[in-house]
Amino acid sequence: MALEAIKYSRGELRILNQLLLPHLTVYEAVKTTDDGWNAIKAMKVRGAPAIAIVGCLSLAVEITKSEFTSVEALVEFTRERLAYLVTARPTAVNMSRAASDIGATLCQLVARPGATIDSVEKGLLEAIEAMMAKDLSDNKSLGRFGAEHIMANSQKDKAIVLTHCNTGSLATSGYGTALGVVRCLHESGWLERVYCTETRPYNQGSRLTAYELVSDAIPGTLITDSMAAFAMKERGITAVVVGADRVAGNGDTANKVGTYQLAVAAKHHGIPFYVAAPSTSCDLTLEGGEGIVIEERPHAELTEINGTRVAPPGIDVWNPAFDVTPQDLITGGIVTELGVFEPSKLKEALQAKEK
Ligand SMILES: CSC[C@H]1O[C@H](OP(=O)(O)O)[C@H](O)[C@@H]1O
Repeated sequence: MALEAIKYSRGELRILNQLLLPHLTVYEAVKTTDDGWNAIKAMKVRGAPAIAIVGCLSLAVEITKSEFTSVEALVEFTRERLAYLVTARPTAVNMSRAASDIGATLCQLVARPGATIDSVEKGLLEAIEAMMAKDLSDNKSLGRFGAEHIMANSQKDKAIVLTHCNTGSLATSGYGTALGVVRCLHESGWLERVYCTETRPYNQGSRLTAYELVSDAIPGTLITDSMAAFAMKERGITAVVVGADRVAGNGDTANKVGTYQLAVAAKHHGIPFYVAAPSTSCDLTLEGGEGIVIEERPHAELTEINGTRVAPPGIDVWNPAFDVTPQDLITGGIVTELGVFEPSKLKEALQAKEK
């Protein structure tokens, strides 16, 4: 595994500042939910699962360091802080899902006969830590399901994969989602090469995915976003595998901006297009992708590079951090820790899991 994005022990949380990678490896302390919110907003830590993990663990750290005068004060604090953390980056579902799960656990803890501040606090910390640990343990099976599906549906004995953004240890603090599929292909001897797009404007691909590939000695080639369709035409790509920030009930998927055009190009070239996402990134409350809020980020992310202005003052900017790929373009399937599903079958499969 390339790098540990998040280091946690009860009462202490440190995050790897991904804005400084690959040049500097700097861990920063997160002591409060305000620190957590700011780190997520600034994208010091990013990636749907990692956002939820840092957000929730920042709450656990702040609770550990705080004194509460009553159970009601602890409940009010927890609910208000969870609602605040969800506002940092609205597109990925993981933080809002985790907030709702923690809220439900809190209700159960308070309802227990003889509940005290200590018993509720202890139960809350244990639940948050268990939830965050579980979220990391599923990814290996996701990687395996994806790798096996790609090989079972390919005429080639080795895969050449194209991926977008960063979906590895730095996005999940685990094996990775789309990059977990790549890791499993590589470990199984089934990977010829992976092409990673630089993923403007934050450059998750050139700064983070390339870093993970080099660290793990996985054969990778960096391309610009604008080269992707030509690579599909010229470089024998056998599958496109990307991550997800929020998958709607019909399989429409919000992911890093640029994903939609990769899906269109893959369709044109007859290349299977996969979305790799844990079930915690799926939002069955949404019928389709039109309901997904797309975060828009600061103009400076486009007009400046490393603090140097590259675009003339006065030019307008549109900087959506994500786009939505309609389910009919996800031709390979949606890879989860439960298996690979056609988009239309996803909701049924996940509801069966919840029973
Ligand atoms: C495994 S989640 C990775 C997901 O998150 C990325 O967005 P960001 O770097 O802005 O948090 C991108 O959409 C990835 O697919």
